[in-house]
Amino acid sequence: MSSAETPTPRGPVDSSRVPRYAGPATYARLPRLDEVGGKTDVAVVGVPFDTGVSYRPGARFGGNAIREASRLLRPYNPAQDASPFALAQVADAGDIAANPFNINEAVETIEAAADDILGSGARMMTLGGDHTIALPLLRSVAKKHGPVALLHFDAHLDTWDTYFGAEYTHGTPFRRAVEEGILDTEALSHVGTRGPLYGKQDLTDDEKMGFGIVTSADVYRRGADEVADQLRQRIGDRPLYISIDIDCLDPAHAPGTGTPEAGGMTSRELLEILRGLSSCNLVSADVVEVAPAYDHAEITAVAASHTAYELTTIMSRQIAASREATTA
Ligand SMILES: N=C(N)NCCCC(=O)O
Ligand SMILES: [Zn+2]
Ligand SMILES: [Zn+2]
Repeated sequence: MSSAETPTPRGPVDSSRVPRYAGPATYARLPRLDEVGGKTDVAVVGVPFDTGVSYRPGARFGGNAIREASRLLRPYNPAQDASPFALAQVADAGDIAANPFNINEAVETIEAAADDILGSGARMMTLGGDHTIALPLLRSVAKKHGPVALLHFDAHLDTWDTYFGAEYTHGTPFRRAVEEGILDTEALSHVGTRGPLYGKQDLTDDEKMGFGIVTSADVYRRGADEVADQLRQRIGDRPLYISIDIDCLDPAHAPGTGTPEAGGMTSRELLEILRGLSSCNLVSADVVEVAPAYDHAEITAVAASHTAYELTTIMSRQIAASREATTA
């Protein structure tokens, strides 16, 4: 598309004219999808689903908590020197209505909805929901791009086999994804891993699937820049999916989550690692496991809203750069 045909993106509500706390919350006060003619470059999508959790429920309310906490985001991101909502159209596409009483049906619904969104040419910035939802999202992404590189920020491996005989849970999405061949096993990384496991075999199994691990202690010892450099080298120019379980952060930085583990990353470390990945080919991403009932003063929801902001900034920069490359 030539630049003459590219419409100017419609940005957030102007907070110097309409107080930021007024009106219903969309992500970052961006327009709804229907307000931009049903077409967008990046679709922010909620998935209010938490039937897959093994401990505290409540992540079904995460997406809306992140939207509420995102009212204070501003349009220019100095850390990536970009105005993400001016470089590309970013819009709030509302929620996917997933059946809370039938996990298998919910997984199908989420995949079909993602097919529609990705089929329209948009990249997805999904707000969970529990981590179960990463599987149908990855299935849909792989239909479009083939097996993708995965960067998984989490206290947990989420490569366990089954819980109570159930295949689709928040502790199992990435084992299913590897089994289904939808991940590029040359470029799989967990970041922020820590805490007790069921046995050493968990790590052996995970390694066999192809995952490399950067623990939260590694991040602390080596620092965000070095970790980002190493991840960037592993990912190269492969299509990349980033899945961020907010429990990758220490409970001090993210108390509002279902399976908290001590000794996690700071929100500063997470944001800095993401900024270090700004040149990666990020095709879609999710931020999951925000459970507002356990949150205090929106600590977790604010961290999640800023996390999604860095991710949408990476996507918008790339959309703008590839547009420029095709019109040059
Ligand atoms: N994906 C998250 N947040 N947690 C997985 C924990 C699974 C377990 O209870 O062993
Ligand atoms: Zn987790
Ligand atoms: Zn997880």
